[in-house]
Amino acid sequence: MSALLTVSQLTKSFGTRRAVDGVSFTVHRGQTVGLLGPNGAGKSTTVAMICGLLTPDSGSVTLDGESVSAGASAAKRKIGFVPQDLALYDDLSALENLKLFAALYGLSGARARERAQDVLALVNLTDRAKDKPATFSGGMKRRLNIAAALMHDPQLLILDEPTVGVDPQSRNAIFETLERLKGMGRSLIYTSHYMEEVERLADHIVIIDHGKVLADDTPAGLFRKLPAHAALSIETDEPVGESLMAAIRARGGVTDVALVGDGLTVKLAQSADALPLMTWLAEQGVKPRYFATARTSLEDIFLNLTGRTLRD
Ligand SMILES: Nc1ncnc2c1ncn2[C@@H]1O[C@H](COP(=O)(O)OP(=O)(O)OP(=O)(O)O)[C@@H](O)[C@H]1O
Repeated sequence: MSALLTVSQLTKSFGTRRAVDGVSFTVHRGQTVGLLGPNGAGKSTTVAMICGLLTPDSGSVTLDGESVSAGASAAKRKIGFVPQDLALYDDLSALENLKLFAALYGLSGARARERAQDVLALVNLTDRAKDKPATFSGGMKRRLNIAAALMHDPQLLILDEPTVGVDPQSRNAIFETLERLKGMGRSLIYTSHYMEEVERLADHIVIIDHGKVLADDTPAGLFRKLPAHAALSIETDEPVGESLMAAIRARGGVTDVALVGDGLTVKLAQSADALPLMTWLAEQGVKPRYFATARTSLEDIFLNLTGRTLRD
């Protein structure tokens, strides 16, 4: 895969606050990069600089080998940006809104109409083309916003927290649109503070906090860095004694064990260790009332990297 976007040592301060502090990462062609971090981490400031909407104090952004600067640049036209705040005109129909965006990029007439039909189909809003966004749900408005950002057929689509404030069904519809775009070979940057969203979409994850990159890896690579990959929770009728706890701790593949509520949680190096452990526990006379395994989440990864939870 060749590099489409190269972000190098971006820095931006607001007064004395350094919002972005030396951020570097690369987006390859066809890749979806998840920019993950808690509120205030510097994600919006970073993507605003990538789009050329904000001038960095230092550092550079190049797309297809060309610099993306705050002024007009050819590289900027290759980017579609879906901001956090909706940018739609309530008095115009969905189709008219799209034509307006087309005009901003010099598209008009039959070409603009054709393109509008294509993007409306992509976001599943074809049957609502003549309706005004005022009659749309929050999720539909966001999908129209995505359609608007796609009117000029950009190579890279950047979405800043596109699911904030939408219900789970609409969230799914947004994901289906983005998965379709991925299938078409488009490159995406997706910012979020929801690890499960980034995990579902991204080929590569950049974790950012306090304006700095904490990790830049594939989802599998991030999971590999963790001491445990899975957790087994077991509820028991009889309390688990100290000697049994010590025996569990001594077993291969167990990285941690703790008494929790009416049972215990065992952290395992691999999910495959769960079944032999359950069999062995049964042989020791442990009768589980309930048990469940959970995969390590990005929440755990963030905790492991920073010692803090994602949303504190
Ligand atoms: N225009 C501005 N003026 C002053 N401070 C700003 C400005 N924009 C952002 N900041 C500050 O910069 C830091 C990073 O903000 P940014 O919006 O980039 O974070 P974020 O990760 O996108 O968070 P969120 O998800 O809440 O938008 C925050 O401390 C924020 O208060």
